[in-house]
Amino acid sequence: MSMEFIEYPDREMLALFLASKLAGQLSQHLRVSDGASLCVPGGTTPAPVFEMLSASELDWSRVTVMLNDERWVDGQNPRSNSRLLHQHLLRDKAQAARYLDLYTGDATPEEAVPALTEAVAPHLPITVLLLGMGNDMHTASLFPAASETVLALAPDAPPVMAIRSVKDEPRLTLTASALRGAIHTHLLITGADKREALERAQKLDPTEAPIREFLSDITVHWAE
Ligand SMILES: O=C1O[C@H](COP(=O)(O)O)[C@@H](O)[C@H](O)[C@H]1O
Repeated sequence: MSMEFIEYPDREMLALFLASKLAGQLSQHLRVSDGASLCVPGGTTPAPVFEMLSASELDWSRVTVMLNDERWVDGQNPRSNSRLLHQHLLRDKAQAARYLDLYTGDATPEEAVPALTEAVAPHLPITVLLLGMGNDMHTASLFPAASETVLALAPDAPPVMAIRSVKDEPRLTLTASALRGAIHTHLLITGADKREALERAQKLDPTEAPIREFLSDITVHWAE
């Protein structure tokens, strides 16, 4: 397992360095390919990285941006990951990117799965994958000990799945089969609790600690 762990003096330095790393990897890929895909988390952590990244000079018109996962709420809802992206990433220079919205407006995430399976497929393997992680060691919408997680971790899982076994709203997630093959993979975490959770995850099975599934060939970016 090759996991690089980078500790930053503060969150601002982290955002600066990580945004420049992600932009560099996208640009490098665009030198040899017509397009690139960038897959990012929602939640409370990534906004500062998104803001830095949105100002990066690169040919955003050839980049497709998508989320790791989405909560099944409309784009105006404060819980929407898409809303976070529109506010902090899909602006400035990154406004030119193509956005593949996982929230289709269907009444349920299950109804959206066939169309999203087709829409996501041309963007695999993901060029640059940024993952987040909750204190409970979930990543994307793959939650510990959830009934769907075993299915979503299977090598032959479809690339997207509806998730029901969470306390809040239903969700739509990219599965391990889509996330695992990324060309470049990064994990963004902040705070002592998440660092400790990551250490715990390394000793557990991915069904108990879903982030564990992605801890090979990954760069972890951490600041207090
Ligand atoms: O629910 C979610 O949580 C994780 C972690 O979020 P954070 O608030 O602890 O940063 C996030 O990676 C995922 O995309 C999101 O849907």
